[in-house]
Amino acid sequence: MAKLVLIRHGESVWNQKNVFTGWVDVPLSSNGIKEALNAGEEISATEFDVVFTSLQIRAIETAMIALAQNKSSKTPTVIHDEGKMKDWTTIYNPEMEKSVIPVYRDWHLNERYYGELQGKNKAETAKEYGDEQVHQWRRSYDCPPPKGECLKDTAGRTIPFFEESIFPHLKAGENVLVSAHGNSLRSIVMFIENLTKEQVLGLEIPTGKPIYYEYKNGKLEKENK
Ligand SMILES: O=C(O)[C@H](O)COP(=O)(O)O
Repeated sequence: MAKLVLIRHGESVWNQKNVFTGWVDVPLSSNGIKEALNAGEEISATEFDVVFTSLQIRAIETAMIALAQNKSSKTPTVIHDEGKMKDWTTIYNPEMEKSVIPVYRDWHLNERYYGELQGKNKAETAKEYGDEQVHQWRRSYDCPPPKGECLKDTAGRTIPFFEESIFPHLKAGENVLVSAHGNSLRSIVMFIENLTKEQVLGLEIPTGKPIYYEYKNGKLEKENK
């Protein structure tokens, strides 16, 4: 039975300051590092076969910090797709490939692009435009923030990636870890759990808390821990 664990990165420096982040590449705060360590302890018994992250450092840091405590004897290793750059595994000894957990980074898992809101304080933006407008920008399915993506747009890139690149690993019986973002994960959870537009309005994904699914009988089922 394959396992899928989704994790939103730990608190970032801008989460702490309540600033819209989107595609700005902000690292974890010290609290976010602690959250990643705690999440790592929680998932330490699951031996992952493959890891996916966005291209953003907060998601990559979270996956790597969490995996540092993994009981698996394998080493998480970023797979470079530049072609020209050989992996450290194959340069030294091709056999070493067997002792790594491949970590694939892909822009399709990036946070929702927040357009003109990126870099603005969330509370101040709510004062300027009103709570309801900002709530729509932050949580609705199809109301995009100025020059940014709505959740539907984000789903347009995350779901094909999930279906084409992640799902085949689960079908093959592999345990998969996905480290991504509040909204890129909201779109994936919406898809897996078949949520409606109304239900997704209330869906919040906290930082650094793993979400568990099991792939059985051709379906992903949520595991409540
Ligand atoms: O991009 C951001 O600012 C956050 O990671 C998610 O923001 P949200 O809670 O406003 O969706």
